[in-house]
Amino acid sequence: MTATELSVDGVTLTAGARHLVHDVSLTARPGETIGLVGPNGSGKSSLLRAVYRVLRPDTGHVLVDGGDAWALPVRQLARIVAAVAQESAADFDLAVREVVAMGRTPHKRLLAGDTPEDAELVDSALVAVDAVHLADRPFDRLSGGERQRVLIARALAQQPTLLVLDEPTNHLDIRHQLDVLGTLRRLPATVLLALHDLNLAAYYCDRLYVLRDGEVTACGPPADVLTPRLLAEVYGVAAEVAPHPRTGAPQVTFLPEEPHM
Ligand SMILES: Nc1ncnc2c1ncn2[C@@H]1O[C@H](COP(=O)(O)OP(=O)(O)OP(=O)(O)O)[C@@H](O)[C@H]1O
Repeated sequence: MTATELSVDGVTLTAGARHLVHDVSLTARPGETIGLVGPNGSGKSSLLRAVYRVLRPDTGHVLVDGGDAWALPVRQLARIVAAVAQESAADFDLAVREVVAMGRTPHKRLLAGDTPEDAELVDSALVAVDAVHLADRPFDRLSGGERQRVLIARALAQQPTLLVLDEPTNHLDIRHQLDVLGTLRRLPATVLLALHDLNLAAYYCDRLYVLRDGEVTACGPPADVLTPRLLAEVYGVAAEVAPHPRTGAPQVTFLPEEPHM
């Protein structure tokens, strides 16, 4: 599995007269883990949807390895890009293993059965998200966090060279948050993910893009981007930021206005 170079070039997305994202450019070099952060409604999900080809840009381009993602045949794009959306309409009447096996579809010929290699990739994806024990359970009876892990496993089984994830840690307990982000980080693929937890973003991402009102307001390595000034401007919160003594990653401590009782 190699990694894809992603280049979002001057993308504007609109819904009716409304700008969801305005003139956003972003690059992810092969193998980088890029975090999108920003307040609610700042355009993170919309931008990700343009990358995994659900929301067509009004202007600008999404390039994967130099080719226009919106011009590639769907099947070819699916061999490059896997997505985990924020709220998936995935009420599949399928067992967990079958849901994960759907990730293999872009690599198979029409109506071809599972090869031993497909089965192995499904198994290792289930291991990666700690879902082996769920393999035979109906997907639609899982908890929120279990479902999220299965959808991540499906994306892993797809063996993408670019993985796009919208809040992948949503619903996950802290152990699974760390495991999933660690797994994503170790993949040879390029990873673009939206995250709300700034400390996790600081630890796991090579670079961050901060969105505000649909525009990029800052980008760079977490230590350069996550400053008290930026956090005050973008989120309107007071915070201290210092490198963690053990991990070296910038650690944000929020300072709520109300004193702790
Ligand atoms: N189809 C749509 N029609 C109209 N407005 C939309 C549409 N989709 C999104 N929006 C609006 O566009 C803005 C950006 O939404 P988006 O979901 O991209 O934000 P986000 O940064 O992912 O937010 P969150 O952190 O809450 O997930 C929001 O104000 C949202 O209400």
